[in-house]
Amino acid sequence: MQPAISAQDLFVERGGRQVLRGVSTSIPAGSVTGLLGPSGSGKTTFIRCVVGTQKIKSGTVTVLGESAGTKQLRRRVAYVTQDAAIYPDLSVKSNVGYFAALYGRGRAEAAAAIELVGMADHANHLAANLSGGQKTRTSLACALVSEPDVLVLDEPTVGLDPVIREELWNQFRDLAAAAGKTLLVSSHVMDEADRCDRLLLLRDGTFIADDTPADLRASTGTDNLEAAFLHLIRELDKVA
Ligand SMILES: Nc1ncnc2c1ncn2[C@@H]1O[C@H](COP(=O)(O)OP(=O)(O)OP(=O)(O)O)[C@@H](O)[C@H]1O
Repeated sequence: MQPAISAQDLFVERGGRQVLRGVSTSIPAGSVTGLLGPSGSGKTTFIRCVVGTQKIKSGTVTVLGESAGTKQLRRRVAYVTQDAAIYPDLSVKSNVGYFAALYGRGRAEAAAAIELVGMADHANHLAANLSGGQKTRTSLACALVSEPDVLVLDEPTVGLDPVIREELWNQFRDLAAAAGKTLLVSSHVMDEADRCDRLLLLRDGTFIADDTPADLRASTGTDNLEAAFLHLIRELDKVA
C-alpha cells in the first residue's frame, strides 16, 4: 500500500545551519505517527516540509502520492499550527463556518466538524472566551472541515492539562481508526508517545528511531519510552 507521507534523504538548511540532515521515513495511511524530539531538534521544520511551506535543499517529500505542497494537496492536507489559528471575536460556529466557506463546504459540514471535536455545546461561544483546550479543538474543527485525508498537528497539546490532553489524544485515535485519516502529531512530551501507532524520534535533525512503541521498547530493553529515547542517545554518543 502506498504510504500517506514519504520523505527520502531530506536535507534542509535554515539560517545557514543544517536543520534536517538526510531524513527518510514512510508513514502508513490511517495511522497516528508521533514526531518527538527535544526543542530545536527540527520537528516544526519537518512538518513544514510535509505541508510544503519549507524550502528544501535536497531530497523529496511525497504526500498521498503527490509532491508536498502541490495544489492538488491543498484540500487533502490540513495543518494545525502551534498557536490556535482562530478569530477571537467570532463564535466557534462562525470560525468553523468561515473555513467551511473557504473550502466550498456548507453548514452541515461545519456542524459535523464541531460535533466531531466535541464542541457542539460551545458552538455559540466566542473564541476569545474559550479555554486553551477548547481553542485547540476549535482549530482542529477548522482543519477538519475541509475533510482532509492527512492532518498535521504541531504540538497540539502543549500547555494543556492532563484531562484535556487525554481527550484530544482519544480524538486523534478516533480520527485515524474510525475515519481512516493519517495524523502526524509533534510533541516533546514523551508520555504522549505511547498513544501513537508509530514514533519518529528526532535528534539534531536526524531520525534516531522510526518504529512502533512496542518495538522501540523491545529493541532498547526498556519498559518506558523516555528511557528508550535516553538509551538511544547514549548509544549514539558512545559511537560518536
Ligand atoms: N526562521 C528560522 N531561521 C533560522 N533558523 C531557524 C528558523 N526557524 C528555526 N530555526 C532553527 O532550526 C532548528 C530547528 O527548529 P524547529 O523549529 O524545526 O525545531 P523544533 O523541534 O520544532 O523545536 P520546538 O520544539 O522548540 O518547537 C533550530 O535550531 C532553530 O533555531
